[in-house]
Amino acid sequence: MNKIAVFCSASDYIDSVYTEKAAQFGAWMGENRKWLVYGGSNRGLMETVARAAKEKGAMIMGVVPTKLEERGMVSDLLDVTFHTVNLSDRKDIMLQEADVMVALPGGVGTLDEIFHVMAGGTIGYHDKKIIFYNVNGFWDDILHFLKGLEEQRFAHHPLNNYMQVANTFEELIQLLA
Ligand SMILES: Nc1ncnc2c1ncn2[C@@H]1O[C@H](COP(=O)(O)O)[C@@H](O)[C@H]1O
Repeated sequence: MNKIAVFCSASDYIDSVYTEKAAQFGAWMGENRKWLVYGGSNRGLMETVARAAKEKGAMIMGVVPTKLEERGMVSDLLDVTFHTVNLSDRKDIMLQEADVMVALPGGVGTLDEIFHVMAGGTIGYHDKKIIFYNVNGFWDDILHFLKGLEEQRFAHHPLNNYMQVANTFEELIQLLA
């Protein structure tokens, strides 16, 4: 898996535990000569993971919607830039370009990206998985909710067909191996 899409927070005001784990993951991507595919913003965990990855030698692909460009929120770390009209084509391009997707902690933007990938998988548009990197148990509530969907048969197939969970950095690396 050489191209890894990372979905994560664009907030600069979150706990440092998330920043540290994002930087550790970014550094691993660089050390292992991966491509980072992400939303290209210069904010929050997005900038943290990109900076750490670039410092260690990763190539950085940013998929940037016009609104971010208009607001001067584009990272200066990008080696390749895709310009998109909106968030929908941005998600399509990240999905198309990456071999696998990793969700670090994030807000509604990250949730939107996660469910775009999962929903596309469930009806057969692709067979790429999303890995929830469950730093600090951040995704526990969502994972519990998804389990409930299966138990109540709102999920048409086992959701593990479309997603994986890494509770530690070591588990994440194993899944990406
Ligand atoms: N306004 C946005 N700035 C940066 N990134 C965004 C924005 N809206 C959606 N995204 C994507 O979603 C996450 C970050 O959003 P959060 O709400 O902070 O989770 C990131 O992966 C972007 O690709």
